[in-house]
Amino acid sequence: MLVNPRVKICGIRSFQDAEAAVGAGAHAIAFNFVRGSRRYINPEAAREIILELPPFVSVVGVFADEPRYSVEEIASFCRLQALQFHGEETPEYCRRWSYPVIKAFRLGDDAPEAKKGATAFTDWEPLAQAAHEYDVNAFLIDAYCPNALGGMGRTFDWSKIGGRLRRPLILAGGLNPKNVREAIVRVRPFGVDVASGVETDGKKDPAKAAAFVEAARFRPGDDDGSEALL
Ligand SMILES: O=C(O)c1ccccc1N[C@@H]1O[C@H](COP(=O)(O)O)[C@@H](O)[C@H]1O
Repeated sequence: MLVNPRVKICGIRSFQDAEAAVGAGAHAIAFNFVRGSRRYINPEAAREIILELPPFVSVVGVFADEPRYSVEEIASFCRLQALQFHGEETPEYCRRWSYPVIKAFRLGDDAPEAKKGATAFTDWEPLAQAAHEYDVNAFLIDAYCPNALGGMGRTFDWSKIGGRLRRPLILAGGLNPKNVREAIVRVRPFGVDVASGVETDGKKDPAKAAAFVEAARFRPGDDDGSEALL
């Protein structure tokens, strides 16, 4: 049965961004602590925004190959409620956290040949095999980008997704108000995640965010009986 996919809006960098995402009805918002990435926010600025948030909005921190002690410090300081690991974090690294963990994998025709420990793949089967080693709370499947770990507004071929993983699937990569509905009906993810597709001039656009959340809502008649990748 198709249920309302959860919506996460990623790359919050100001109070205005947070207002746009929360006002649109996003279930979760994410702060990007990936050093050198274009949506990076320092923990002090993130904490100021987070302390002003209303209840009932999950707060996620995005990291990539960050030392464990640093993630612990930032998560506690910013009162994060879930962690998203977007680098080449190992199954061992992703264990024993006091927070729900989302592990990101990336799919793309131009992904490099997968070596041991890879988290970017050209095809579904090797990705699914790698993901099977991770005891996490959800998997985020994003588009592979050769020059960035994510956040580039690039889609991937959703038909590459070949079935369920051991944990719920969150779809990301180039989603926007115009394509998210098709993505949801075709992939049936547990959740969808967006950064670029709800921005104008690098800032979260309230109208685009609202349109995205609305487009992601389940509608009568959507349910063709196929199983969601919960
Ligand atoms: O958003 C970023 O700048 C970013 C940088 C490094 C790692 C992950 C990042 N964001 C994640 O990428 C997806 C897809 O972004 P987009 O919608 O294609 O712009 C986003 O949902 C974040 O989880």
